[in-house]
Amino acid sequence: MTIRIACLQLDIAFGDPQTNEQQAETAVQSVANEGANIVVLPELWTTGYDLTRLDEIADDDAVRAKAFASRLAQTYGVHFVAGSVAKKTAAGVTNTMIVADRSGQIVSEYSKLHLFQLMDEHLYLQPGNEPGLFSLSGLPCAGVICYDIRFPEWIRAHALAGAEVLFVVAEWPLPRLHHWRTLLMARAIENQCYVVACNRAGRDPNNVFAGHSLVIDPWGEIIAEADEKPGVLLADIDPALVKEVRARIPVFADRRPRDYDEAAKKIFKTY
Ligand SMILES: NC(=O)CCC(=O)C(=O)O
Repeated sequence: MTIRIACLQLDIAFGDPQTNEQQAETAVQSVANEGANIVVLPELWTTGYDLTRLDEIADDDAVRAKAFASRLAQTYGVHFVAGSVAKKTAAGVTNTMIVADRSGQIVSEYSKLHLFQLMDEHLYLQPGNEPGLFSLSGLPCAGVICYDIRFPEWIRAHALAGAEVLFVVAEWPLPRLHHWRTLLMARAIENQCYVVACNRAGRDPNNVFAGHSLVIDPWGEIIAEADEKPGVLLADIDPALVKEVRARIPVFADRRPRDYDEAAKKIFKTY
């Protein structure tokens, strides 16, 4: 059975949650009409990287984002990987991904673990410390945020826990488009999972963004790729392919974690 994915590659209005909510709702409605089963938004899609104004525009406990995700999921009958938002908590602001299933229930709130210093995240945000696992109609999924894809051990941990589809929400700048495409393909190949990556388009005062949202199958083949402009990327995925690829090259069964540990001990002894 195939599942239709829609990545909403929006050009985000800087520091303007209301405008962003309006354009997101219009886009969700339109892809629902095209038969989308799972809809994905980019990273920090309500505020963009307007980090100096987070006091004013971050979402208290992500209440507003969760209500939005839940309402749209129910109204349009889609599972909704509703990107990430700046979430205000007692311990500071986090960059948090919200996922609602099509009944409107919030099934995941993952806060970005690796903060990206090149875009000043470490000055304004707090890292999360929980995994990004969730399930949509029985399909085991994981969600991570942008810079997280540079940390293969973090993605591997989610694959080892059973994730078959990895959702990546991002604001990835154009100068590193080559890294974006290569890292996403590597994560799909090494973990033998689907990778669904939704980037933003457009520019903000500091960056031009790459777009190029991607859907990659567990064999590492790109099955759909957007260009740099704002738009919607639609792709049909077949979860049965994950089991097929994992059976053909049994990477998970062939892992040697005890040997890795022993070798690591030896290395630390030497140096
Ligand atoms: N928003 C981000 O985490 C950007 C990460 C990035 O650009 C990178 O090169 O890594």
